[in-house]
Amino acid sequence: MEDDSAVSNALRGLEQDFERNLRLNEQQQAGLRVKCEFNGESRVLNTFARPLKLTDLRNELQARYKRRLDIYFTMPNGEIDVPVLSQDDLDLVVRIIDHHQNLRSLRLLLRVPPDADDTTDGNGRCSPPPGTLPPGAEFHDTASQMTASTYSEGEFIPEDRDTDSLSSVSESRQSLDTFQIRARGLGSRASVHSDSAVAMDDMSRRGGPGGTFPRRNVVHIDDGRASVPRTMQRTRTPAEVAAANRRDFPRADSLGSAQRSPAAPDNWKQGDLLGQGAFGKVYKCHDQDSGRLFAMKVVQLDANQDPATSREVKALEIEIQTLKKFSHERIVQYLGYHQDAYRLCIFMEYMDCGSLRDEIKRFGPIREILARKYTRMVLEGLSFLHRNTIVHRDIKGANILKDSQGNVKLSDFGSAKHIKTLQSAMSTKFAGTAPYIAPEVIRGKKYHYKADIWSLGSTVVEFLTGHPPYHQLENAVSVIYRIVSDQKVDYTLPSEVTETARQFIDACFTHALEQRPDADSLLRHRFCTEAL
Ligand SMILES: Nc1ncnc2c1ncn2[C@@H]1O[C@H](COP(=O)(O)OP(=O)(O)OP(=O)(O)O)[C@@H](O)[C@H]1O
Repeated sequence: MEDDSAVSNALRGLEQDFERNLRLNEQQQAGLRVKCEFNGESRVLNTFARPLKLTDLRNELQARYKRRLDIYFTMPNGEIDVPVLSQDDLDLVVRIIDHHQNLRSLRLLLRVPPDADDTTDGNGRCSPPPGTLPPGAEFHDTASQMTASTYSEGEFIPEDRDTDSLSSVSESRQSLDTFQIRARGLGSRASVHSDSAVAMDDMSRRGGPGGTFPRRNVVHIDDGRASVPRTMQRTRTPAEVAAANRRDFPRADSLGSAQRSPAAPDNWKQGDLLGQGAFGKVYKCHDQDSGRLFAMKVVQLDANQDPATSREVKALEIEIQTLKKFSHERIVQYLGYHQDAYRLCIFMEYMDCGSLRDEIKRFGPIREILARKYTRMVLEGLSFLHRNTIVHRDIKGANILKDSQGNVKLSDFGSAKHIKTLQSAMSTKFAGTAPYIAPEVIRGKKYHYKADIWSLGSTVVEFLTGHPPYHQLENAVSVIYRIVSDQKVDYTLPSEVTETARQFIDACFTHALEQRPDADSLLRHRFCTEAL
């Protein structure tokens, strides 16, 4: 009986291979359709004969766009953004497309090269070089400005800390239950809303708890976008500002208690540079009213924003407003934001020991006993985010921060995609994220919360060996090609690492989404429960 089913499975496998090869042959004879996106405009180029030659592609682009352009491979989900620099890179991305069941064209993003002798930003407008600030735009005391005017776009939006409508989401079951599930949102770019829908869908099928931010804090306008309600943008009186200033930030360990939403500081001074990521610099800051330290991520903006960029900035602001209501001891607390014409400053809880990536760079790979402890804390954070329908999207050592008590917390959740879109000219830095990306995301699927679990597997390899899998490959195209085509992720652990660790990592690297474990079940894995 068992033999029969093994034979019929094998036959089915052969049939599928045959069909796949047939389809591949047909595709290959049909030539290759290329779609290009430049400055938000999509065009379909001629169908190219195979094998596609990079010189032919470049010539065609030059003829169409009349300028030299850099070429990036992308997918319909907008998550992949990999420079195509050589014929080898192009061959690999064509192979990725050919092995994809539903894709008929190769999608390319085109960008003006950073070294181009061209002072326009690609939209035909002049833009200041990255990091340029207008005269007099240094960081400053903001209190006087805040109370002086009504708020328009680009001004500081003070938090109404006295209103209950901003009470935060904590682990309190009661508070979660008061929130309503809402899948409609900001459109394709809004990760909490749209990705939440994916995660939520799955959660609700599994009957798990879930919820999202209070409906009353997000107003839908006719075109389906959302905006912060006017009531949150009103000017506060000096007495209200003073009352708010007397209040301390919520404690990170106040898990489980009903909390008010944390707030951005009103008066601050910028301190040292803490670090620089792909999409902005992070500074230490001092709250001049409470004396507390916090971190501030600065995202440079183009002063002459086109409507799409303005929408993206707005979506990011709304996302921060939303995310700051989520409090948990394993996530870095968002506090709020400040925006002016040239930059968006995102305020966060300060983690005084930096990231685990920094720790690994300084002290080398992490011993398994400690890696288990860190992994458990990361999973607690992920479990909280996923229960609240937030997909992190960028789990890696650089986004796990540590304080001097040894607590680690997840940072950069939810906002990463908006920031990346806003800073797309710097997207060659995608390379830093490529080794952590789940195969289904490379194949063009929407971010599902289980993609975070795959990335966790790469992060545990990073803990134990000092690097994620495939870090030795020379470019991001090769990395993503290997992730989608390898049956089994290629990594080698130090000999002293246990079999339990290997099993845990392999569980994270399960290809089938339904079989890939979630954060709660991984918390029950022996890697997390057993002491070494
Ligand atoms: N809340 C924080 N507290 C203390 N240090 C921080 C905080 N956030 C970021 N940092 C420091 O700033 C560095 C840069 O952070 P950022 O989030 O911009 O980039 P990244 O996560 O390192 O890389 P990428 O942009 O590719 O995700 C971090 O590596 C860390 O050292």
